[in-house]
Amino acid sequence: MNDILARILETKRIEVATARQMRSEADLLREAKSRKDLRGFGRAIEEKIAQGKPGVIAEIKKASPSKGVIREHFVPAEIATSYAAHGAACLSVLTDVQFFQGSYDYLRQARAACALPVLRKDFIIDPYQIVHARALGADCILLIVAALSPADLREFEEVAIELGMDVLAEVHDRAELDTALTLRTPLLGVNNRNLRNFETSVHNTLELLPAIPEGKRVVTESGILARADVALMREHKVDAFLVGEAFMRAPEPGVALQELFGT
Ligand SMILES: O=P(O)(O)OC[C@@H](O)[C@@H](O)c1c[nH]c2ccccc12
Repeated sequence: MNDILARILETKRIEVATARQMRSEADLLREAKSRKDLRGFGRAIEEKIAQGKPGVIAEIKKASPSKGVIREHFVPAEIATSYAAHGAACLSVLTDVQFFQGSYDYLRQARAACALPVLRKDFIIDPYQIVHARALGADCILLIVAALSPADLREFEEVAIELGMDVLAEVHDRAELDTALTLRTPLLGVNNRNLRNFETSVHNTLELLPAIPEGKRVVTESGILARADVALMREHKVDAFLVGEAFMRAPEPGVALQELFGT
């Protein structure tokens, strides 16, 4: 496996090993548990949808491996405030440094700037990162099904639930979907981008839709760029969205959100 996902996962193993030497998981766990500021992530999405509005997870992302630097003027607190003022349900903040030019500080700054729940967007391969996510203030973690064994997925989900966090399980194809459906979380992200070759099509969500049972909240992720994409999804009762690039390229990200969703 010499694809990008495999390379990212390798760097994550080194990152976690180094972090563990700097600070023990037990120590981090004390800090995580002492925080009493959880914001319901799934709940915020449901509230929007109950009002007939889309549940938009607005992403704060400076760069990506497929696009390079997406946004030069990058002030996470400003972006968070703009998203919050224009109807976002939640935030997603990239914390991966090497491939997305993210940072832990960006998550802290974005969360402190508004009242929205925050997803730590990273490649989770070890429970240490989940505890760290809560210590940083994250309200939800992403579990990428392609990156983990079924046993690890279940174990990691328990770690998150134990900390009071929500879990967004991300799939790209039918086999991953079947694995994700064994998890407890109602939040099911369908990534329209193939993390192995970056090909992106919103039709990926529509293809998997018939195999997703009632009771799961489908979040369509990646490649939502135009109002036609949003309309197509809503026609098929997909009401939750994770959008990054379309907002990050705009001068005022919240205004772009409002324009894309007509909220
Ligand atoms: O910028 P876009 O095309 O709107 O995509 C956002 C989000 O879906 C994407 O950043 C993403 C989805 N899954 C991921 C996993 C890791 C890193 C990034 C991602």
